[in-house]
Amino acid sequence: MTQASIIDGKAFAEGLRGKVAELAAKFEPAAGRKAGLAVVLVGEDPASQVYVRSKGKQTVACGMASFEHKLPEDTTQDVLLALVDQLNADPLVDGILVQLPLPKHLDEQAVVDRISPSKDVDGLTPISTGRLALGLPGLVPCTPLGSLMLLKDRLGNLSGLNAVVIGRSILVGKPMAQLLLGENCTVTIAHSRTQDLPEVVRRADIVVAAVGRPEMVKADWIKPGATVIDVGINRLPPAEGSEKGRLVGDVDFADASTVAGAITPVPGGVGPMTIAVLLRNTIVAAHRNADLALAEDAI
Ligand SMILES: NC(=O)C1=CN([C@@H]2O[C@H](COP(=O)(O)OP(=O)(O)OC[C@H]3O[C@@H](n4cnc5c(N)ncnc54)[C@H](OP(=O)(O)O)[C@@H]3O)[C@@H](O)[C@H]2O)C=CC1
Ligand SMILES: Nc1nc(=O)c2c([nH]1)NC[C@@H]1CN(c3ccc(C(=O)N[C@@H](CCC(=O)O)C(=O)O)cc3)C=[N+]21
Repeated sequence: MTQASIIDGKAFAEGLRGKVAELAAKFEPAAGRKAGLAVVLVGEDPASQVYVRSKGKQTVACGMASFEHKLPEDTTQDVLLALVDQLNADPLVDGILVQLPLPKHLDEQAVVDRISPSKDVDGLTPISTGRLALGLPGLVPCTPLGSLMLLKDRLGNLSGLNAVVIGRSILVGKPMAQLLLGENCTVTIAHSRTQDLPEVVRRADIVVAAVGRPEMVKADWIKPGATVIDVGINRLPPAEGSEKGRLVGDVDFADASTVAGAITPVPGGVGPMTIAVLLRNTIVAAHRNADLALAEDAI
């Protein structure tokens, strides 16, 4: 039985953060200030709190300023919009990320729409989404861009390959499909209404799983030698006697590894790439906001 090679997202992300740090070090004297990232977290969701903390640490480690705004669960729409307005107007803030999902009483799209497109480091505003669809340069959502970087590093030219993206969210599935189309893949987007999903996935040279269902994708769904990108982050219920459950992806890793050519692990795959690309997008936005040139291929 062959064994897939493991795509080391953690190592790739470290390299990317190194490049961001170099650019940030040159940005500071040129702009007379650090590049800055603001993260807004509403509510007390423990997983999000951990995620926000690690983002803050890595932002500072890359030589950028980190601004964290933690608001209570019962924050009103008006208070949240006022904070976004304040961050839009703040010259020290180059990137704004509002952690999703928001508590149910808040209108997520209206909050995202309020973010200035020049600070949209999550790539979720209608302007960013539209530019991606049109093939124009702009800020691209972090998880799909990070996944594409891993794919290109592994496969080189993606032209003509069959790609199946499972999931069609604004955050992951849709922009992922756009990026793959931009690389001339033949793209299929699968979702909860897709008929015979295993059969659809078996046609794929590239599988991107972004579903949110622990270990759903099995070995017999995978074409032998295919490249598998597992975006899912799912926490299993804790085993007897332990406090925290194991973190698993949307792909049954042990099973799929026996068929795939290459596969990303969870943890240590796409997750670290998401944060590294967020920092990358922030330094790119900072250069634009400060009217400083940055070569297209600089990062
Ligand atoms: N690694 C990282 O950095 C990140 C990881 N994630 C993780 O990725 C996963 C997906 O996130 P996100 O896109 O935000 O999730 P959403 O819940 O927004 O979207 C899930 C998508 O999966 C589809 N789906 C659900 N069940 C099935 C099924 N049984 N068969 C086929 N398709 C199905 C849904 O279809 P429909 O549209 O029909 O409902 C939907 O399009 C989650 O585990 C999340 O935690 C998310 C962001 C970043
Ligand atoms: N506006 C917005 N943008 C996002 O990009 C966004 C979001 N909201 N909401 C939540 C999801 C989830 N997400 C993760 C990013 C990194 C890891 C990550 O670094 N994971 C590590 C492990 C983390 C651990 O051990 O807990 C890994 O996979 O190796 C996980 C999850 C970004 N998201």
